[in-house]
Amino acid sequence: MATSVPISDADYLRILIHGHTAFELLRTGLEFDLFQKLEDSGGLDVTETAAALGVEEYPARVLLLGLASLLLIEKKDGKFVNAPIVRRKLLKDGERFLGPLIDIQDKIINKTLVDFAESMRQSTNVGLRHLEGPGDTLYSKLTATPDLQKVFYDNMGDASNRAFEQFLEYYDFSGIKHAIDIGGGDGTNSVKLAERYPELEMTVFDQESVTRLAADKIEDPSVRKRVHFHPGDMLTDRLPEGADAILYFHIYEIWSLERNTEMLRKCYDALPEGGTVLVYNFVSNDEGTGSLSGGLVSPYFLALASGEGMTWSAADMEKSVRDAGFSRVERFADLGFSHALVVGHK
Ligand SMILES: C[S@@+](CC[C@H](N)C(=O)[O-])C[C@H]1O[C@@H](n2cnc3c(N)ncnc32)[C@H](O)[C@@H]1O
Repeated sequence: MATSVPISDADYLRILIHGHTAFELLRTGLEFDLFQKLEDSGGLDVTETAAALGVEEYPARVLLLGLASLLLIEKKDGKFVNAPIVRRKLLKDGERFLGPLIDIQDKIINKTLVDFAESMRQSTNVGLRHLEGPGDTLYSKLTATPDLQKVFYDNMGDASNRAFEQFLEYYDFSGIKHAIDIGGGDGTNSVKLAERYPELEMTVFDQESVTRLAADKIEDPSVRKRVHFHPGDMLTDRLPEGADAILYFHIYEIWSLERNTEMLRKCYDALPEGGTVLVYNFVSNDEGTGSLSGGLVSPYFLALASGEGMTWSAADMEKSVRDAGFSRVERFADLGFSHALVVGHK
């Protein structure tokens, strides 16, 4: 259950200004497994913390002071213990462990966002210069660095998992025979759909090195038979034929509105009469004032991922689907996790 922390507007601003330090305090606490050690022991003082972390008392005291000032730990009967939010989100067996998100911020995003202002001036992803590899998007660069690619997909899988569970409960797929999952990533979503619908065929369309990653993961032989992989470039290659539905999940946020409309037109052309496109994405509100997570993730798309995307709104998604030619369009907004689903019927 969510709890709130008392914080003045001056302290809120202070955390933003010292954001880098606040992030490093939190990440270092995780690196030293401090939160788990506090939990397992029922609380530690400075001397015990130093021994548990294998460091001297002075640095242990710096870390404990910082984390306590950020209200992530608190002192009870002379010992430091975890605050409720740490138990929920910073312990591996907590309600929702945020380790993969902290990892991608640390290893991929933070060092590139120093180029946010320059990316604004040039209206492109200048931050990409910090990464090795081919191409002009984060996705193609990651193909050259498997360790970073894993960090990316660990977070992507984790983030889309919960949003996908919600989609599965919400949308009935039983009328669909074969769906293409454009930018289907490591295949997590396609596999789950194939498990839920035993007749359904799925085709994951993604970059070659990514589809390889996905193919390796399927264990169930019936699912393995029905989940196909089609390596290709969604921007330049033709879509595979023969499907009656196309999933466009967490792809809309990557590209510009114009490019999305163009790609959805390609989906329209690849579908038979009566076919369906499903655009499912994290969205901002139509006023452009939130959510907080939408506001915080959008600079990543400008400065790094593609140089042209952001957390667009459900209204933007609906307009693109209509402009692509779909005659009947349904919008399901206000879903959980700030997601919206727009369904276009040909
Ligand atoms: C944000 S992830 C979305 C993954 C998945 N659809 C989900 O909802 O979890 C974007 C995916 O698009 C793929 N992608 C990006 N650019 C691509 C391109 N030009 N051609 C094919 N796939 C691409 C990436 O490899 C990545 O797997």
